[in-house]
Amino acid sequence: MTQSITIRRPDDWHLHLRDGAMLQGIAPESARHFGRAIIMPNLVPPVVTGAQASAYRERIMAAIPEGADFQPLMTCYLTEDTDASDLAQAHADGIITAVKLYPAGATTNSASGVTDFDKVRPVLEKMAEIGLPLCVHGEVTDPAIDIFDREAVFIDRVLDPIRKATPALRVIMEHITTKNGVDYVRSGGDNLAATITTHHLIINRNHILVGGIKPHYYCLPVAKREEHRIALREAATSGEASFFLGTDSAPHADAAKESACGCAGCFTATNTMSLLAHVFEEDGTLDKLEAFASLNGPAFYGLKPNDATLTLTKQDTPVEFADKIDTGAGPVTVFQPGFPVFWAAN
Ligand SMILES: NC(=O)N[C@@H](CC(=O)O)C(=O)O
Ligand SMILES: [Zn+2]
Ligand SMILES: [Zn+2]
Repeated sequence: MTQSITIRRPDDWHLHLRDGAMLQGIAPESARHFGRAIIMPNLVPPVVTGAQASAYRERIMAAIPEGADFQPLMTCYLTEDTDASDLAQAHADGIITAVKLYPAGATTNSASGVTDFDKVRPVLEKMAEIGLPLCVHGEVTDPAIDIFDREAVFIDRVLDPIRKATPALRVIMEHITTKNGVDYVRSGGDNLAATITTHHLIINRNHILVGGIKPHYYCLPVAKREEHRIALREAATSGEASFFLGTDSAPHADAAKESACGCAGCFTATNTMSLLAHVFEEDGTLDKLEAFASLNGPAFYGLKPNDATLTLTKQDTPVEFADKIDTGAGPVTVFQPGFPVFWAAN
């Protein structure tokens, strides 16, 4: 008997669409299965103002195939010079859905991020007052802190103090990679949630490093030990309201990944829903996939789930995905999980 599951059309609560030729090439990959996505603002230069977010939204809409059921939800990149009244106006006008905090230097294109967190306190207070959520890349940049500890230390040093100072601020810890992150979100009450990526449910740090370095598995925060992957799997498949899908699909042209100093980012937009069906089936939790991919995210953001649906069907033979997406900015390698996947999405 054919196994299949129909869920509300999913959303991606953390997505990099880039700009120009890369945007043109990869936007259709997300528009195929997802209804909405939170669009990360780490362009060069970053999307800082409401006007820039509005202009970027237009460029994205122009790259979405005709007739696709896809809505970009825009964000502004928080800097130490961000104007709180500009954000409030962009929020009131329906231009932005959230604001993104990057610690300066933590990840790809984060040089304009925040160094002194006290400097953004008035902006965070305004956001709390008007109900504008903060998405956080949760890693410290202190060179003395080991890269595998940077998320856990960020929670203690930066995130917890911010949340204690501004308890009404709604915060999404983006792409959590540790049991520490899972535990912190569980203890954080209704104003705290986390996105979890597809790839962090599948790989641990051995996948990156054992048997030769695998640049296409390198992303930030970097995948951790197996015990952390297990904790993320358990959180994602639990159905709990505070955990939802943010793929962090982050395309870089192959030349920039397969390099002596390779960029961070895994590109999963193409096969995420098939991979998630595999993961949730493996854990005996297919009935929780809709909560993770389609219900918990909109609920946290105060939005309705999508009306449309997506059906995932288990096939007798493995689904064949493109190895690469050809873009005008060069080929982008699609994340390969390292095992056959039988779930087709349509
Ligand atoms: N996740 C990554 O490894 N890379 C992201 C940035 C980010 O989300 O931190 C990118 O923009 O390439
Ligand atoms: Zn990030
Ligand atoms: Zn990201």
